[in-house]
Amino acid sequence: MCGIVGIVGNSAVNQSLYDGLTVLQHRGQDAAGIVTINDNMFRLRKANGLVKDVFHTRHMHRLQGNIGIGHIRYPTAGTSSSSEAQPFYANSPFGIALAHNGNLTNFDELKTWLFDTARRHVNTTSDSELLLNILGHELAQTQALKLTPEDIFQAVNNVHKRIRGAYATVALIIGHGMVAFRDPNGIRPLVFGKRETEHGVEYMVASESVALDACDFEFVRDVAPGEAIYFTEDGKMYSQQCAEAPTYSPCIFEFVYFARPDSTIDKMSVYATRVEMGKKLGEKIAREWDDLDIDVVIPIPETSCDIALQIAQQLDIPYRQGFVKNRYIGRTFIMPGQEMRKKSVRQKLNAISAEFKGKNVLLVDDSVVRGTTSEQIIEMARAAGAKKVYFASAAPEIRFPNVYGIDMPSANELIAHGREVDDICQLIGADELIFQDIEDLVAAARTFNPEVKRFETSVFNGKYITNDIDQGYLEKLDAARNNESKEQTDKNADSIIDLHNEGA
Ligand SMILES: O=P(O)(O)OC[C@H]1O[C@H](OP(=O)(O)OP(=O)(O)O)[C@H](O)[C@@H]1O
Ligand SMILES: NC(=O)CC[C@H](N)C(=O)O
Ligand SMILES: [Mg+2]
Repeated sequence: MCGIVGIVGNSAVNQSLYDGLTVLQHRGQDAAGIVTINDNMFRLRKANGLVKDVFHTRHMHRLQGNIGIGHIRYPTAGTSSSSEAQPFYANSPFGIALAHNGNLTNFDELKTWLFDTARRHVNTTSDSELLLNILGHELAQTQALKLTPEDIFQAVNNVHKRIRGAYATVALIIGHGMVAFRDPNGIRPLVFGKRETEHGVEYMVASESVALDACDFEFVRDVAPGEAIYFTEDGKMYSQQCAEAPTYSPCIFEFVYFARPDSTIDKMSVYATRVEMGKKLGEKIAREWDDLDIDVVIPIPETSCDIALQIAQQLDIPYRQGFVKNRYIGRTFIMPGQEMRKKSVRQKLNAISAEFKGKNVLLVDDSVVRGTTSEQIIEMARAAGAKKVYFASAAPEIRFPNVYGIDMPSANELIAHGREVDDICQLIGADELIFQDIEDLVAAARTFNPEVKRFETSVFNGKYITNDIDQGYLEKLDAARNNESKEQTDKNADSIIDLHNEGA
């Protein structure tokens, strides 16, 4: 998952973009970047690392201008090289910079078409650079020297026709302004807000509403699936539906894990959804495990805390924070390699023995993906003296790869792939294991917005809503991005000719 922000303001936007990216850091820890426009010139800083490490004072000084976009990256295509950090830049037409959250599924076809037919070259293996060039190609179709809002909406309409997959996107066009759009299924989130200043209104778009809060922008609404919003440099706003058959199908995993609890996505509060997930899982535990003697409910920090508290209340059993989280270690699931993820669990979490000694504990996590966390945490609970260790996952079994912006490319790396609950229970070393039902997970989110009829749930049921994913595609993806090949590609990534030099 990545995070994107964009601001059209009346004064310097660099600090607000930085602040917005900082509160979206949970969506990607690999790279960060900001582009602003000053005197019709792009100003860029991007590099691998966390927001706080990428932008030093000298870079902030460089990022002059009242309009800009930013990105934090969690790679799902290409390599982790700094040359694939975003935003990306293309010089034609006008000069465009683009930031993207999501993943395109017709990458190969697009790359061939772009070079052979549109005569545009991309210099990296990033799908986002393809998206930028396709937007550029479509914007170039009108020969006008100044693009009208209609020209921009027509270009986005054509982009929707060419590309498939998930994309929440924000782009700057020199001499014009900022355009933001969301794929026709609305898989990835995108919101916009405004703030009144003495010099007029300012606009901000962001992956999550928390970024608006942090920058003092008032939430206006979600960008609709398929919709494009165009903000001119001088503060006018235009919006239009640019897709032929848009349908709301937001990614359910945003609610399970990715998004911050204080965000609201498509009118559904992430926090309230997690509490509801806890309620439903608590009911299932009460139904199916009425003979189990649980002494205490313990969350696996951090994402599962709200869920576990609700389960404890539901079961009328004490809730205890038996694991202490090291606040200086980031999220482990979105780390780039399995070795690093494995090591980080121990560095990140430590047990308080008193909460485990001689007790039957129920450990709660939001999800079990590769099993990296659950396996080690159960071992830690036993080492701390637990009598029995029961384990509950607030998401169902994750059995299928993700192709829409979550880096789970390989079915074989998923602990639940091809396995039933008993086998998984044995593998992670629990005494008993229970998963949320998919119907309950969907119902938990829909409680807060029944208008959303469908969610993107492919990791649980293998149904890919863009209808373009077959076994052949998944096999190719697996071969290209499983742990081993990713390590290899990343090792070679430094030798990529970097046109966008990281600089100092
Ligand atoms: O089965 P796995 O492959 O281990 O993945 C699942 C775990 O990873 C995530 O935690 P993470 O440490 O990334 O972040 P958090 O602190 O927000 O819970 C998630 O919350 C689970 O705990
Ligand atoms: N997680 C994401 O949204 C990734 C965006 C893009 N596919 C990349 O790899 O850079
Ligand atoms: Mg976790």
